[in-house]
Amino acid sequence: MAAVDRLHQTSSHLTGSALSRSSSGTALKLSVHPFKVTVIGSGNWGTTIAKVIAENTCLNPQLFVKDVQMWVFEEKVDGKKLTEIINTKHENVKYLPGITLPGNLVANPDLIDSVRGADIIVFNIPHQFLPRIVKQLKGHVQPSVRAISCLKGFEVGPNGVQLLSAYITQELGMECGALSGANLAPEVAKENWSETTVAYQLPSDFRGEGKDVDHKLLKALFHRPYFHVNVIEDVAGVSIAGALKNVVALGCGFVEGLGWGNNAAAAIQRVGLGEIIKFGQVFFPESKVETYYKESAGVADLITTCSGGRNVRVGKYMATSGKNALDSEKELLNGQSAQGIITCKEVHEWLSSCKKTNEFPLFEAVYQIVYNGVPMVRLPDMIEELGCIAEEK
Ligand SMILES: NC(=O)C1=CN([C@@H]2O[C@H](COP(=O)(O)OP(=O)(O)OC[C@H]3O[C@@H](n4cnc5c(N)ncnc54)[C@H](O)[C@@H]3O)[C@@H](O)[C@H]2O)C=CC1
Ligand SMILES: O=C(CO)COP(=O)(O)O
Repeated sequence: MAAVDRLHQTSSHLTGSALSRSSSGTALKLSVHPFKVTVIGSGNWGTTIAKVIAENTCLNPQLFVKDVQMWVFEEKVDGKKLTEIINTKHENVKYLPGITLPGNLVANPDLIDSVRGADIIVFNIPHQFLPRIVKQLKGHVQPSVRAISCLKGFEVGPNGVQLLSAYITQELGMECGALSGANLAPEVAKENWSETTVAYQLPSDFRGEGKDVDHKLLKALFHRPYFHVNVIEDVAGVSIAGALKNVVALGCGFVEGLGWGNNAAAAIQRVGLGEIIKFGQVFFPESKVETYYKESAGVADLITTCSGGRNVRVGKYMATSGKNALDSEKELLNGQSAQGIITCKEVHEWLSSCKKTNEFPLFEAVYQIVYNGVPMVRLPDMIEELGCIAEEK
């Protein structure tokens, strides 16, 4: 049962709310019933974020139910079920090896069971699997549940280009924010200091402080001494920056793999940042330009991803090995996903449908290299040529 339902049922014996201080130091009004949290996803980032959350639910029993459910796409590792390994060894040996997970993080292979009674659902899977997950969840989650998407990508379909948070809201009725930042999962998992941005807009049916998810509660859920959270309202800006920097990182990987050095990589990031901001302004005018330069989700994520993320590694491997994107992903990532490969296709499909590919020459060049075998050495010329065509129009 969601916290709000329990709240309504028990309101007759409420004596008022008390003030509490969360582990992030924020003063919070107590919820009558603690919020129950489920994480959907258990990959490299999914497991890391579940660890962060489980640490906070353990420290803040007045706010959160201690046990955190983590839905795991079940698979066998050395003949054993991954969920059993996680629940006994407290380690995700496949997707986050070497990191001890909190004992209150419970791996669950049953998606519907994992969200039973959840008040907050954190989505954290490679985004190509989202439509199938959402379809299975339909009818099993109340619209009063609140959600945060940690996914990086878009949904392109009959409704045009959609933020994944908006897609979740549309399909499941639940208000959904986004978490994104300069957060390479292995570093966060090792508890090296980093920053992130959480974006959330209070819905029109907001039930009030202590009874519903708000900015203070989200800070209490995600902030750790090693993981500093800034909460804002610009869901679109945070999501766009997170999705598109993966495309730029592939481009960075190409020039690095070609041996062109730091100047070339910086040039790709400069052009990429411009196209990210333009994409936001053209297609999501509600996004704020300042998010791209002020927040961890903006230029900081671009820099870290282009320095050491999976997408840059895949791009570099493609350049040095001559292999295609999917084979490179498979050989390098042991089942993990480089989301830029799918995102550049989604972006191309969307830009083609509105005849704007020339206006985003880097995004288009990355797509042409990944999907149509255009030689990587043509990258600088393509950026210039396409840009000129767009200017002449
Ligand atoms: N890894 C990182 O450093 C970061 C990743 N992200 C984003 O977080 C999202 C999740 O990424 P990761 O957790 O790293 O995933 P991942 O790239 O490690 O992917 C592996 C996950 O996909 C699952 N999977 C495989 N086949 C599936 C299927 N048919 N249905 C459902 N799940 C399936 C696996 O069980 C595993 O949990 C992505 O959008 C990514 O861009 C964001 C910040 C950091
Ligand atoms: O999103 C990320 C860092 O914030 C991770 O990027 P990669 O998927 O390229 O590793």
